[in-house]
Amino acid sequence: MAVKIAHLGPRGTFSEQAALAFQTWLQNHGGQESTLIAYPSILQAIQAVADEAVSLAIVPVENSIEGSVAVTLDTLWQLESLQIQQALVLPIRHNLITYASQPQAIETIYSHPQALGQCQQWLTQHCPQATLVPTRSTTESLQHLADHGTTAAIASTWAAQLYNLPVLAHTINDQPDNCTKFWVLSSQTATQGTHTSLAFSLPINAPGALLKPLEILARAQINLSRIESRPTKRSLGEYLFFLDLEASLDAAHTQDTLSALATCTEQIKLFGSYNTIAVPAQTPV
Ligand SMILES: O=C(O)C(=O)Cc1ccccc1
Repeated sequence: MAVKIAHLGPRGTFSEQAALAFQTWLQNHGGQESTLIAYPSILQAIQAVADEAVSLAIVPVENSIEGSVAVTLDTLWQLESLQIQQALVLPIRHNLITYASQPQAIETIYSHPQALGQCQQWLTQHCPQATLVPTRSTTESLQHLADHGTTAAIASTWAAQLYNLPVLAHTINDQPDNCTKFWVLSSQTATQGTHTSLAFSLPINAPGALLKPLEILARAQINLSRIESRPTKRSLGEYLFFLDLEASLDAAHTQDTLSALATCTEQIKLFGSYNTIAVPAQTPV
């Protein structure tokens, strides 16, 4: 039976590109068939897995220029039940899609906040007059394009092709090696892989409170590939810490280290162990 995979829509998003790459991977590793289902927001795509409307969701988690995707981290913490089955790293190329004949004629530019952030230097240089308007996805922004040429959107060349829209400027991202990491989430336990993600809150707000968990990881010789703080949302100045460890949950040494971590954290949530697939830069067919 085909598994259902949720992603941010409408069709043509970078999330759908990641989902298509994962669909091919599933087919090639065990012959699993899958169908992709587009949701209007990242939150709704994640919620669909928690509600068992789909088996998997593919969501962006971190970009090499803009950093973390807050809604993904926050929702993972709130929902408790979801696990990371796989990570995918996708090269991201942004394009200015518009009927305008020159960037100076554009009054309003729509896109996902990550895309606007990843192109801010280019936009400041070429469209300083334009108002930037955030949308829920890069392809939602295409619905705002007016054919008189005072509006523009930022999305992939694939999205421009899908909707038959003109690209005025190609590869406008400020860094050529712009990449986004996506996580494949499901409610199945994930215990094996090169990386393990977790988050914790601290029992007290006092000097050294964060040092203790970090010291445990350092003594265990477990390398961190990421540490990120997010507000607990309980009160100003209180944080959750999201960590990616270079360790697998199925190793006894990792389990021992996590038991030690539990003694100096308030709440700790494990999001699973997973491997990473590097998706080549190419337009899906
Ligand atoms: O809006 C999209 O296309 C997404 O999939 C979210 C996103 C936006 C910008 C870079 C990477 C992912």
